[in-house]
Amino acid sequence: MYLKRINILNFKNISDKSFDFHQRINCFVGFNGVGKTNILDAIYYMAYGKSYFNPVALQNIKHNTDFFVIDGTFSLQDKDEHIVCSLKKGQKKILKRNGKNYDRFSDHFGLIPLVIISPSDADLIIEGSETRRKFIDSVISQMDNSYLQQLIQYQKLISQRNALLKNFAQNNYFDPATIEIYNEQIELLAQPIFEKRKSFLEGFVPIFNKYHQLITDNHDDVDLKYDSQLHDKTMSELFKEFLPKDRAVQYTSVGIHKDDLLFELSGHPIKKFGSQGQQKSFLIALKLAQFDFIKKQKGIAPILLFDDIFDKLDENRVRKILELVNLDTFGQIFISDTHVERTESLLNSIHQEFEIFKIQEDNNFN
Ligand SMILES: Nc1ncnc2c1ncn2[C@@H]1O[C@H](COP(=O)(O)OP(=O)(O)OP(=O)(O)O)[C@@H](O)[C@H]1O
Repeated sequence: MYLKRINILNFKNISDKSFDFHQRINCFVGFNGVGKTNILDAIYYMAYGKSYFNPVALQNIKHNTDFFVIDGTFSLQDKDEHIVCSLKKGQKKILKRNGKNYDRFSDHFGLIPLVIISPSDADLIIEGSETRRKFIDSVISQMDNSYLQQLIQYQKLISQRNALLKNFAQNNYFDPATIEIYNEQIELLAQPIFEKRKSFLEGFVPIFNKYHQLITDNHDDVDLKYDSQLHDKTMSELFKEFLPKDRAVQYTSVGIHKDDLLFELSGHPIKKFGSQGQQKSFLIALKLAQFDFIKKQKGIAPILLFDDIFDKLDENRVRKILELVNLDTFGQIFISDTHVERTESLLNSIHQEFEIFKIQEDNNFN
């Protein structure tokens, strides 16, 4: 699968630009702030129906305009897939496949497998557990649509249970039978979600380790662990044990919405003890494992977006990554960098065909 061409209209700082892409490696090169990442984000938008960088959809419309359109043609199993994403101020976002509107964006999930590697992935290390849960949930959802539906349903029930706990506290009243109705429904969803996360990570961690060892030449000793209260107790046991706490804090303090991933370097949190380059290598291995996993599940190499690939990594690690993505297992790749000579010389060294698009400050593209 690959992206043949794209037209971007009024998306962030891009007024109206079109590109015809190479099937393998495409590089956007230019000074800081010219819009290289925005082009990658437009590509991401077509796969996920949203921006990777700015969740406020309206803020992705170019300043002083009132709509954006991203229009792309992919080649998927030798068939053209025409995807259009658009947003007009005051209207609902539109996502179309071959001229037909999606009612539910989640139905589009997984059609265009895509993995992005960007400096903002650092949030996975820096931010709270929700960011890490979102990461594994998005990978699992890409290959299992029922998982996404289970998660949505689970979240809905947790919100309702929380509202009930609040209501009880405000009215100085408690009805165990009503809480139990919610508990039973949540228990039915929590266990399969936990099992899916667990079995996903059992398969995922060895792939992560493989990529990490390749990038770092086995230099850093890292670990990735699944932290969940459900490892030791059932949801029903947890509900019983934590009911007094839940009533006191007026929300549900146990469940798979508290799960986390632990990222470790030599047995310690990488957030506190990893250098910037070690953290970046960890994140790249994580994303390459995501790539590998999706590819195995779908039998299609996802598109790979590499934003600011060279930032914070030494030349050895960059070369290792490029050698890796040069393998036949990888498909179409988009790279952004600020130095044209550096990009050219590294890509020449791996003897792969590539196309360079020079992005200029005034938004004229060569
Ligand atoms: N809605 C918007 N309207 C207009 N410009 C926007 C909008 N959203 C973001 N921008 C601008 O896009 C520019 C950032 O572009 P981008 O992040 O793609 O740069 P880049 O070429 O990747 O830079 P770097 O090399 O620093 O990573 C900024 O100048 C930002 O102000």
